[in-house]
Amino acid sequence: MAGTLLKVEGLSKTFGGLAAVRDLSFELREGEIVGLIGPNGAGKSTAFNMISGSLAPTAGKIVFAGEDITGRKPSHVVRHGLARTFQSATVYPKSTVQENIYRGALCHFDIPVWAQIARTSAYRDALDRVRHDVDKVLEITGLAAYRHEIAGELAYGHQKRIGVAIGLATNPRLLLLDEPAAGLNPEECAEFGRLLKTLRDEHRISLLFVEHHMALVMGTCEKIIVLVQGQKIAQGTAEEIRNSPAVIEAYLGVDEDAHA
Ligand SMILES: Nc1ncnc2c1ncn2[C@@H]1O[C@H](COP(=O)(O)OP(=O)(O)OP(=O)(O)O)[C@@H](O)[C@H]1O
Repeated sequence: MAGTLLKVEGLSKTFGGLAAVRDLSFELREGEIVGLIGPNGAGKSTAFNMISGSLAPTAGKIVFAGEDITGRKPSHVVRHGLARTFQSATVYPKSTVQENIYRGALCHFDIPVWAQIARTSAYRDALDRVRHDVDKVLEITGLAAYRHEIAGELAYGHQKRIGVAIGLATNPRLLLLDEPAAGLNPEECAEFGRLLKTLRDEHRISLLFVEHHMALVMGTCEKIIVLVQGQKIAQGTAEEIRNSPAVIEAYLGVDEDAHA
């Protein structure tokens, strides 16, 4: 059985008096696709931001590939193989797809301008890592034919793939996706689900995503974690989550129709 890639233990975040995430613990095994769901304000983005390093936890621990990455910056965790995508479709809408992938992926490494000008070894390492993978990433995401097109002029579904391509170009073992299906039509959403499975099945990338689109979550994830008011109320397979009285009461009965 595959080993644990990500371990989250007792993770909490409070903003003033508000507990946005309370004592969240879960594991993601190598090769797993895990979905984090919950109603608006449940704490999904807060948890996601703590895991990807953009928000320091109030308490708890995050261990990735055996290393304690709690409170480490995104530019640190990305070097260890944990990358994230953003909700917005493209980073540079007026640039080509290929340029978006280069520049977007380099941003993850957070290399100051002076270091880029001086071409420090950190910059050259990041550049090599990104360059090495751009062709492969374009192929995987179905963007090879569009590499020289202007990103902002592509169909929305293709624009969303650029975000995934940017994350992939950092060469991750685990990719965190922030609402990848937001704004996609049902056909684009089904294609997106196939892309996620390909990433895992053929490219051995583990995935953790926050998503409101129930069909995508239920059809793609082996493990689903349900947050309500900052707390994990359930964890299990799609079947287990669908049949969980706590989930039905707290979440699905309210929101499923709105997002399915
Ligand atoms: N920077 C912040 N300062 C203060 N409160 C915050 C901050 N970020 C989030 N919160 C609060 O924490 C709670 C959890 O918010 P969060 O964005 O994590 O939920 P979510 O599950 O991602 O919601 P949505 O599905 O609407 O994106 C909410 O009550 C929110 O108002």
